[in-house]
Amino acid sequence: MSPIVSVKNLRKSYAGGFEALKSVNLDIEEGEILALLGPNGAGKTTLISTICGITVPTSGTVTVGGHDTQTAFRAARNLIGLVPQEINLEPFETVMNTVSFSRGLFGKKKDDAFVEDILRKLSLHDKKDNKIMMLSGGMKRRVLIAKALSHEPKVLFLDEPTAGVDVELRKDMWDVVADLKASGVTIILTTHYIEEAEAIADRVGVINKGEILLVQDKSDLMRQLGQKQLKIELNEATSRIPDALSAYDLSLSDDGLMLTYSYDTKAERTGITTLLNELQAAGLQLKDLQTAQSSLEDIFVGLVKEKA
Ligand SMILES: Nc1ncnc2c1ncn2[C@@H]1O[C@H](COP(=O)(O)OP(=O)(O)OP(=O)(O)O)[C@@H](O)[C@H]1O
Repeated sequence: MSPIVSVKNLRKSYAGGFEALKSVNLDIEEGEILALLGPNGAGKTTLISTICGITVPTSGTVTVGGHDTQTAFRAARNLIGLVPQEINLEPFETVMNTVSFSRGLFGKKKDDAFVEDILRKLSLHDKKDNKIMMLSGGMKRRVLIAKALSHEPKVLFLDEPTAGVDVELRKDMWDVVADLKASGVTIILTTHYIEEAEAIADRVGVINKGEILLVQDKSDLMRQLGQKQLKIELNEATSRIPDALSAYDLSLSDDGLMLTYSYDTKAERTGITTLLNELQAAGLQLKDLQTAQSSLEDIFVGLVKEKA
């Protein structure tokens, strides 16, 4: 199946020459949730608004549903819902009118039943006749999502949907995103909350300084998370790992003083006890032991530092 969004060699330099995107390539499959993780200024918003055809790329192409966002902007844009980072709503308008008006902007026929259904899904239905100014910050964010869904898009972009919202509301928002996925919408969200990517994404992309550093299935990343390392400091340096220990996932430091054993924390047996016995049998004496766990945060920080 061809990807619903395809980004090829996308570059964006702003006036003044700042390169916000450096040859980005990215394919997004229909029905997935992709989380783009990156620090402030990484280029997340620039990438989203360029994919949506709102920011003009310096070079490269983007297609959405096979339509080029530059040469077939309307056809591509009709397939896209965009939830911006900033709340930009008309305070004196009602919720219902706000969402219906957005639908109209895309040339869709008025359909109150459809709009009410969206409001119901977002737990906003009882607020439909309220003015925007009467809503809490979290409700306003939901109205932004309702607006973005009003013209029945296939792909929904959420730019930092939970920035500045409390933990409870963040979890509510994750449920909303899961429901949208279940209804068949493809979702791309940006975030700098690692736990958000962990909680809801199918794939995680890491972006920094305008470059995508990694795009990987979250389950693969979580498997890496399940890996722990046991650092075994030796009393005396050894030149090689003894053959008797070849069955273990071991590595030896350059100075021969540190063995690192990687094991799966979720496995029934970690193999630590037998390894320690066999180390002794092989004549290696231990000075100290310590364990370390890699987390998505470590992977992220490591990647971002590597490229700094
Ligand atoms: N209109 C603009 N003109 C010049 N530079 C810009 C413009 N918009 C963004 N930038 C710069 O491009 C870089 C990427 O910005 P962008 O908003 O895409 O980052 P981001 O990853 O979304 O950040 P945040 O997490 O803070 O929202 C930043 O260095 C920013 O200052």
